[in-house]
Amino acid sequence: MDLKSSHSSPVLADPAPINKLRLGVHSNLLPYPQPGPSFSSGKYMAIPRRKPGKIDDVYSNGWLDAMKSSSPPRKKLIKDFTIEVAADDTDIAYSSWMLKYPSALNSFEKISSSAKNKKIAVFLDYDGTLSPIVDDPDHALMSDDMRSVVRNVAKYFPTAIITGRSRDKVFELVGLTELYYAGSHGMDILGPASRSLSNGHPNSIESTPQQGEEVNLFQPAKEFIPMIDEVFKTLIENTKGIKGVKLEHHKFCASVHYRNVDEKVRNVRAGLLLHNVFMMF
Ligand SMILES: O=P(O)(O)OC[C@H]1O[C@H](O[C@H]2O[C@H](CO)[C@@H](O)[C@H](O)[C@H]2O)[C@H](O)[C@@H](O)[C@@H]1O
Repeated sequence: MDLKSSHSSPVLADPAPINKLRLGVHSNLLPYPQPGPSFSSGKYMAIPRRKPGKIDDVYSNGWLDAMKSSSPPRKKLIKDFTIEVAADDTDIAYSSWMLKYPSALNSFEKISSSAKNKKIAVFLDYDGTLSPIVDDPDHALMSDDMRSVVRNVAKYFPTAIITGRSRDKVFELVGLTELYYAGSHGMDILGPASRSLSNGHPNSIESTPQQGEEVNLFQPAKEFIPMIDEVFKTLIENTKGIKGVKLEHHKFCASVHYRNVDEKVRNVRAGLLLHNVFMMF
C-alpha cells in the first residue's frame, strides 16, 4: 500500500496542550454557553415507566448471552496464591472465541487490496484493543509502544478512538492531540474546528475566532443527559449490595461492570438488573 504522510487528514489543528477546558468535563465543556435546545430535567420524568421484567425475560431475550459473548474469556486466577488455573480451558475457550471473531491481521492482504485507491480512516476501540483488559477499568493503561504506533498511524490516516468510555477519560488514557475522540459510544465527539462533524446539528459546537477555541464538539444526545443521570442513580440503588460491581458514569451512557462479581450471583442478577433498568426508562 502506498502511504503518504502528507494526507489532508482532519487532525486537531490546535497544538496547545489539551486541558480540561479543551476536552470538556461534564457541564464545564467550554467557556461559553452551549447552543441548542435546553431541556428541563422534569421533561423525561413524565415518560411512563414500564414494569420491571422477570428473570425469564432476561434469558429469553438473549441479553445475558449477548453480554457474555461480547467479552472474551478471561484467565481465572486464584487470587490468594496468584496461580493461574484452568489454563487449558481458557485457551480452548479463547480459540473458539477467535473462530467466531477472527483477527483482521489474518486477512491483512485482502483488506489492504480492497482499500486500494480509497480514502482510509482508522477507527480504534480502546479497551481490549489499545489496552489490555484488566479487572479494574482505571488500570487499563496503554503502553508507550502502542501510543507511538497510534501516533504514527495518525500521520497517515485520519484516526479516531471510538469507545464506550467517557471522552475525557479516554483522552486522559491516550493523550494524543492528533486524534478524534468519540466517547460514550459516539455520543460525544471531539474533532478539529476545521471540519464539521455535524452538518449544523443544533447540538454541535464549532468554535469561531472570537471564541478562540479550536475545537469542534458534537454531542447529539445532549438532551438525554438528565435521563442518563437518573439511570445512573437507579443503577447505584439497584446494585447496592452486589459485591464486586463497579459503575461508571460516562455522561452520555453508563457502564455496569460485573467482571468481578461472583459468577453465580452475576448469572442471576446482572441480566435482571439491566433488564429492569432498561424497562424503567
Ligand atoms: O468501547 P470500549 O472502549 O471497548 O469500551 C467498553 C467498556 O470498556 C471498559 O470496560 C472494559 O475494559 C475494562 C478494563 O480492561 C474491563 O475491566 C471491563 O470488564 C471491560 O468491559 C470501560 O471501563 C467501560 O466503561 C466501557 O463500557
